[in-house]
Formats: sequence, structure tokens, C-alpha cells
Amino acid sequence: MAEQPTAPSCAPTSNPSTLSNPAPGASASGTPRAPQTAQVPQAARVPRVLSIAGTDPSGGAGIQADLKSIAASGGYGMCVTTSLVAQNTCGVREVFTPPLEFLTAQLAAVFDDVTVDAVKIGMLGDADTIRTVRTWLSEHPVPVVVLDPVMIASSGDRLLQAEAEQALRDLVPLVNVITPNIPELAVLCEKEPAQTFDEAHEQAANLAAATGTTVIVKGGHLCGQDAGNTAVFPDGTCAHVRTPRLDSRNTHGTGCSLSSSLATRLGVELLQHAEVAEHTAEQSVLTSEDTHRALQWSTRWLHESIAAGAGLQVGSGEGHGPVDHAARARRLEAAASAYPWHHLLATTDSEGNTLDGTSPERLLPVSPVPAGEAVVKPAGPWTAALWAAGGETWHQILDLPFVRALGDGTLDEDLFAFYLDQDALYLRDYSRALATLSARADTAEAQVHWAAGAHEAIAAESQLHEGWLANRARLGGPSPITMGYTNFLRASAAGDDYVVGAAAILPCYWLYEEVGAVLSSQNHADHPYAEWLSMYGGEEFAADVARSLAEVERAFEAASPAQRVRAAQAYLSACVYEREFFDQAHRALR
Ligand SMILES: Nc1ncnc2c1ncn2[C@@H]1O[C@H](COP(=O)(O)OP(=O)(O)O)[C@@H](O)[C@H]1O
Ligand SMILES: Cc1ncc(COP(=O)(O)OP(=O)(O)O)c(N)n1
Repeated sequence: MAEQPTAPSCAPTSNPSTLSNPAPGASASGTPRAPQTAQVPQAARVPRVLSIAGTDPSGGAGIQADLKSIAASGGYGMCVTTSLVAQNTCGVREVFTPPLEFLTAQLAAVFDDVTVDAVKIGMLGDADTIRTVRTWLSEHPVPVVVLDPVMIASSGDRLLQAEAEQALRDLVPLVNVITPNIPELAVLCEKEPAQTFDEAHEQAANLAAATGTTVIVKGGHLCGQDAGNTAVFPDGTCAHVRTPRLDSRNTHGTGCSLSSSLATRLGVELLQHAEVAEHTAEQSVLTSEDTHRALQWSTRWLHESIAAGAGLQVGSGEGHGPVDHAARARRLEAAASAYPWHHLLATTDSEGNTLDGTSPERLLPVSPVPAGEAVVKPAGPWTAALWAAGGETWHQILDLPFVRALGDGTLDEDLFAFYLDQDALYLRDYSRALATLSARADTAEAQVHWAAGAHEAIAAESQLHEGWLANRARLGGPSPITMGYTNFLRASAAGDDYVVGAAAILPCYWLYEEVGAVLSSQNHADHPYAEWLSMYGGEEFAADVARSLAEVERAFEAASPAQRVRAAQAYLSACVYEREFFDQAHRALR
């Protein structure tokens, strides 16, 4: 399950405290420093985040990755360059470090003009650069400073002179958070690299206690299924964020991306505090819960970015490719499209034949993706045409991060809880739509069938209330997707022709059964959602689906061509709503 501590001593802290460390030059007492509140103007809602780091002209690491990560995490990015690095996905070729005066000139240009809410420090290269940055931040305190103690790139090339390691150790107590990878943590602690999470956790706990700085233990370099990150706080508490390990070569720049995203999300938390502080006497300070929330956001965003990295096709493939920083933004942009659905616009198929409902071939546009075999077979040519037309949507459903993660057991519990909460609300209205359809059916058999479905849906809803949702906090209302779907079903069942209502109702039976067959084939005794998945795929429900298909087939046969077209469109609209329903937790929560 999500957010469970993996180390024995690591339990998510519920103890609010100020963010472990003051920024350079600020009071070490943990009390809020004057510049912190003074620097956040009342109207600021987007944190202004400065990356002080080296470059990567191939765009995967360094400042280039930082700026993309800051934008993706909701901040305004700025950068001050420490070193110009000629590198790509295969390695570092050359490093040019501009004179220190130029570093200071860049810092002055930013700070003279812009209020900086958060700083991420990356590659510093040598001791003189470390000291220059340290002096600057001591004289210009910033509320959030995250240090990624960059030493060696994933290609194995050194990015910090060995003799500068002590200067970097000296910088640690002066920042709020550090994000070392396993070898970097070992260097900072002057120990051998940890082999297990417990060893890494112990090193981090000692370092955090000694320096007063929150240490993020990163799981990327460890083995095991969980590649997640743990925030280890100076008071000994910690909070773990789980993330499944991906089999990917696109890990160039993951450390840069995580640290700059984290600095940004801490900036977001800080500005939210500042907003509250505007109206109350509350002080604008960050808590360990803020850090946990920020780490959760950044870890999950990075996971999606790594997973999508290979699709960018950046690099020869011999080295480590970059992550796709914009993957989530692109997914959400596509999900937010308000353009009418294709099947509601199409009047002819790809060969120019009018979609007039006179035959199963003239019902809907052909799906560009073949549907494959359904577990519960169509009841005749009309429902076969529906299944074939829904092929693309069906495969999109199987490909959704929610469905994939539910199947392989990596789904975070907050996403599952969101889904179930909405499912309970959905079932209540689905039951009403079925009851309406029952009242309108022209055969006793159909009337009984839909009425039984209405009964089962409301019984399933109350089972959810008494079971999984019983002791969990609920949102208390339907999402726009749940509301859109249920209103569509109720309107189709009550206000349109019977065949249209029956076709609209069908995907919730049929696709649910088909998704269930895929999911239950992945079930096993140790699956975190074993109990839930075992409810799928029962013979009784499959028989109900078959009966619904037979009734829809009969209704199509009896309908006029124009009614069939509208019914087929309603069927596909409901398929799309099914997809949206399965996807909505990933839109609402990340
Ligand atoms: N193979 C992977 N699968 C999933 N997440 C990964 C993977 N590699 C790295 N990450 C994520 O990226 C973060 C930073 O990567 P890591 O390799 O630990 O640091 P660095 O890039 O600094 O060497 C990790 O904490 C983890 O969340
Ligand atoms: C200019 C620059 N800074 C840092 C790194 C190291 O990046 P990191 O995020 O640690 O990722 P890997 O390169 O180690 O995968 C860099 N390469 N260049």
C-alpha cells in the first residue's frame, strides 16, 4: 500500500515542526526569520525558483532539466550558471567554469530585481564556487534552499573536484534540504555506500541529526521494487514516498529534476502558508508535513516523467536518455480537451459510406485500433458492431495508468480510495437509470433484468459504504466526470428512445466485465488489492452481461435506422465516459 514506511524506524511524521534548517545566514533556532515573511509579497502565487547549477546542452540534466522541472512543478524558473558542461546522454566531454566574478554578477542580476522564494543548488564543481554561493546566500537569505550535492554523473564522470568535498559538507548545515544519491550520501557521511535502505536510512538519520538539515534518501541507486524517496528529519522522524522501480535507461538527470521539483513544491507550500498568514496571525513556516507533501508530488511526477522518457527518442541509445518533464502536462492537456468526441461528429465512414443505421456496418466510424476478442461475446451483429467500433477506447482503458497499476498492484491507496468514493456515488445513480429503463421495457423479461440490475447496483453501493469506505475520509460529492456520466445515463434512460437508454447502460456492464477479466488474471495471494480483484470476473456477473447484450441486440433489431445511430453514439459516449471514470483519480490527485 502507498506511503508505508519501509524501514522499521521510519514512520511518516505527524509532528509539525519548522523545516529543519534555516537558509544560509539565518537564525538556527527554528523560529521564522524576518526575511522569510518579508520576501514573500502578498500577491505571489507562483514561486520564483532559482537554480544555481551547471549546464547540459542536450537538455536532460543540469540547469536545462531544472528549468523544465520548475515549470512542470508550478514555479517560475530562473538560473545562474556555475559551469558550462559539454555533455550529452553518453557522458561529459569538457567543463568550462567562468570566473567567479561572473557568477556573482549573475546572482546580483537576479537578486537585485527578483524576490526569490526558493533556490535549488546543483553542480558547484569546486571549492571556490561553493564558497561564493555560500557567501551570497548568507547575505541574501532565501526561505527554501534545496542542495543536490552533485558529485558524479550517471555516466561516471566527476562533476565535483575531490578536494571540494569538505567544502560541500560544510554547506550542508546551511540549507533546508539535501537530496544526495546513495554514493553522495556516503561521501557526505565519510562512509562506504549503503547497500540497503536501512543502511542508507541510518546514514541519513545521523547526517540530519548532526547538521539539522532534512536529508532525502533516494532509492534510485538501490535494488528492489520500490525506488521511492524518504525524507529523514533532524528530529529522527521520517516520511516515505513509495514509487515503483521502472526498467528504464532514461534516468539521466533524475537527481537534478527531483531536487528542483522539490524546491518548487516547497515554494508552493510556503506561498500557501503566506496566503493563510495574510488573513490570520499564523506564521509563514514550513512543516515536515509540507516537506512530505512536496516530496510526494515531486516523486510521483518524476515517476511519470521517467516512464515517458523513452518516447522522446533523445540520444543514441548507448547512454542514459533524459526523462520527459512535460509528460504529465501533456497528459492533462489532452484530458482537458473540450472538443466534441469524434463519434458524435462523424457522418460517413472512412470509405465515404453514410452512417445511416441501415446495417451494422453503417452504424459508427471504424475504430483505428482493432478491438480484439471480448470475453463475453456479442449477442449478434449489432452488438458485434458496437464492440468493434469501441476498439480504440477499449485499448485506451487498458493502457490507463490507473488500470495498469491496479493490475500490477502498484496503485497508490489515495488513488484507489478516490476511485471507490466516486464509484459509490456513481452506483447510486446508475441504479436509478436502470430502474428507469426497467419501467420503460416492453417485455417482462427485460423489465425484470433491468430491475435486478438496479437492485444489484444499489446493493453494491451500500457494500462499499459498509466495507472499504467505512472508515475512510470521503470527498462528499461527485467529480465533474462522475456527474457528467451519471447525468448522461439518466437522461438517456429517461428522455431518449428505449434503445438509446439500453445502449448507454451497456458499457458499464460490458467494459467492467472485460476490464475485470484482465485484472483478475493478474491477481495473486499477495496482491495488495487481492480482495477487490477477486470480486471481478464471477460467472453470475458474466451471465448478467450476456443478458444485457441480448436485450440491447433485440432493441437494435426492433429500432429504426435513425434510432440505431443515436443508440450506437450513446454506447460509444458511455465507453468514453468509462475511460474518463477510470482515469479521473490520476487527474484529480496528480
Ligand atoms: N529506475 C527507476 N525507477 C523509478 N524511479 C527512479 C529510477 N531511477 C531513479 N528514479 C527516481 O529518481 C530519483 C533520483 O534518482 P537517483 O538515481 O536516486 O539519483 P541521481 O539521479 O542523483 O543519481 C529517485 O529517488 C527515484 O525516485
Ligand atoms: C550540469 C550537470 N549537473 C548535474 C548532473 C548530474 O545529474 P543527475 O541528476 O545526478 O543525473 P545523472 O546525470 O547522475 O543521471 C549532470 N549530469 N550535469
